[in-house]
Amino acid sequence: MDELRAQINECDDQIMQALDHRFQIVRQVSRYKRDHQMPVRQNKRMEALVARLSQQYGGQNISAEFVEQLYQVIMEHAIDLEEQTIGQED
Ligand SMILES: O=C(O)C(=O)C[C@]1(C(=O)O)C=C[C@@H](O)C=C1
Repeated sequence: MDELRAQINECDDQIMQALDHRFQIVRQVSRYKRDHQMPVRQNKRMEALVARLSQQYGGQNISAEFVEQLYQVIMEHAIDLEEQTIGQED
């Protein structure tokens, strides 16, 4: 049991490190959007991203609904960060 939980901790560390890295990139995206007068929210991109991930990772453990819910949370946080980043630098 301890070994299995250690493996779960390792997965969680990887998830959080990947998210932290993703949000650092999102901050760079927000600067690009500010400089090119692009809207923060890009609905088509968000739909395409969820479709790609559902297609690629959907299966026994991960449903399309799960991908949608998870990325709803991740992308709303990304949008908040972009708005904050743009707001701070204006
Ligand atoms: O691709 C972008 O334009 C982003 O800003 C990144 C991101 C995302 O988190 O993937 C965030 C907000 C947009 O609505 C679309 C996608």
